Amino acid sequence: MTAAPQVVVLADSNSLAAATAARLVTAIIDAQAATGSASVVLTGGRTGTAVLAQVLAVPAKDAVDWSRVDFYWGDERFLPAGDPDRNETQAREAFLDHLPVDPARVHVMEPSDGKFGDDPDAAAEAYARLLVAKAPGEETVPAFDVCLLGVGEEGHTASIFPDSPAVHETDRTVVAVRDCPKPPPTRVSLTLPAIRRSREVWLLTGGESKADAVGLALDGATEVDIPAAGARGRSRTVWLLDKAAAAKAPGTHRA
Ligand SMILES: O=C1O[C@H](COP(=O)(O)O)[C@@H](O)[C@H](O)[C@H]1O
Repeated sequence: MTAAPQVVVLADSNSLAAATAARLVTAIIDAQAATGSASVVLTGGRTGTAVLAQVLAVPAKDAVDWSRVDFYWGDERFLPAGDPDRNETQAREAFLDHLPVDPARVHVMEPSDGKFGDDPDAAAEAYARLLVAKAPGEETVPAFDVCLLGVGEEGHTASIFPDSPAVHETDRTVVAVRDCPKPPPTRVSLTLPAIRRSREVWLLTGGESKADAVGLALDGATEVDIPAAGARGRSRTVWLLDKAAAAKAPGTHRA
């Protein structure tokens, strides 16, 4: 069972990043109060990275015990370690390097020059094994407190592109993705069944170029056509948008 989407619209990209960062800090504080720790799936992309950078400006960030947050990634561009286009590199520069996180709780997807070499399938399988190790009981994926996701112009989320093998995956939790229409062509991604294990899924996007995909996703498009439409959390699914991205979304309200 997953939650139907809610939509929150902010005035512009700066407000979107600031408001989402504040929500994220609150969600982490709430999770730590309830269970002692928190888990967050990070996203790459312009909006996602802007949100992470804004976390540093949230006063309540000092109420978080950053050493008790597990960080995962929804997808990764399969590039050498430290490449500026890796989602990991961008997240580290935007916020992880500036917070007292526990390095052992920063769970990166392997780079293309990592221990599996240039083999994205091996990197995907390793990440799937990591998720099993972190999941409770017989589960294969942790119940992430918050899964942050971006949305592409054509409706991709994580690195799940329309009508690609990844969007048809029903069994595996992490897959290698090849021949992506958006560079770089090779990536590693959580699948939709893995994303749907999250307690909360937050889809973040801004700008006019995303309005068609957002409108279609919220108006009943299939996940095969618009993969972001299939990204839902068990307790909450929230689309956090700026006005431009929300222009074609049905039933929106201002934050
Ligand atoms: O390539 C990717 O793009 C999406 C969206 O990025 P944006 O710059 O259009 O916001 C992102 O969600 C994904 O993690 C990333 O690998």
